[in-house]
Amino acid sequence: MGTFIVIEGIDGAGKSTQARLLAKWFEERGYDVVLTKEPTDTAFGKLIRKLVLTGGREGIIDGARISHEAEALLFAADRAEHVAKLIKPSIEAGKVVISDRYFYSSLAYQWARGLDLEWLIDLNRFAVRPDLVILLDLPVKESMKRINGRSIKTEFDKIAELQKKVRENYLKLAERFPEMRIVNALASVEDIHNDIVALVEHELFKK
Ligand SMILES: Nc1ncnc2c1ncn2[C@@H]1O[C@H](COP(=O)(O)OP(=O)(O)OP(=O)(O)O)[C@@H](O)[C@H]1O
Ligand SMILES: Cc1cn([C@H]2C[C@H](O)[C@@H](COP(=O)(O)O)O2)c(=O)[nH]c1=O
Repeated sequence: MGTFIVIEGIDGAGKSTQARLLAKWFEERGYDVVLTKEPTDTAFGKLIRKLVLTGGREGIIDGARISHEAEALLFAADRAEHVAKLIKPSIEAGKVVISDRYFYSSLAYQWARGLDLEWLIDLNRFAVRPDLVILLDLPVKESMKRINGRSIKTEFDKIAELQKKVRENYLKLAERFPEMRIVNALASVEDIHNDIVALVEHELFKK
């Protein structure tokens, strides 16, 4: 069996930067690595980007924004395909799977949107549990600075208040899910990478 690692955190916390570095670290040690993300690049992921993440007219159906419940279901549908077609088969083939976001994003963000946490956990019960979840924790002010220069912003990027709630939610989730480990994302890219490697070696290889 392979290994499944997830990187989580608020928008701009440095997830994709660290996911790439961790994938390289494993590859240099001879592992077969699958680097993936959610929302995915499949038809479901594209639908989410069109209906949920643009914040524009395409997110309006019959005159109203799609409901938060419908958003949660779209993220879950995308994840179901992701798990069935890529994550499970790759773990079974002995690979190291690194995912930039997973169901913890649904718990943190859709909970922040006012949905019931237990309903969200039930909805995502099909999702195979990772061996390790790295939560990159960063104050919202800093994350906003990091993503400010982007030309295309998600609706979520613009709302610091929501991001604050999402950050609090992640920290609460870390108390509930034992596979989650908090890493200070305010440090340099290199220091964060070293902290993640230390966690991987300690938690997964028991070094
Ligand atoms: N430790 C760091 N210190 C300063 N800047 C960083 C650090 N890590 C990443 N960045 C920069 O911050 C920006 C966001 O990083 P990145 O895309 O990795 O975050 P992300 O969490 O994947 O974002 P999103 O959730 O919005 O996709 C990038 O410009 C990146 O170069
Ligand atoms: C998987 C997932 C994601 N989201 C939100 C979180 C982010 O604001 C965007 C994705 O943007 P990224 O730059 O590609 O990371 O989607 C969510 O609300 N729920 C989820 O399950």
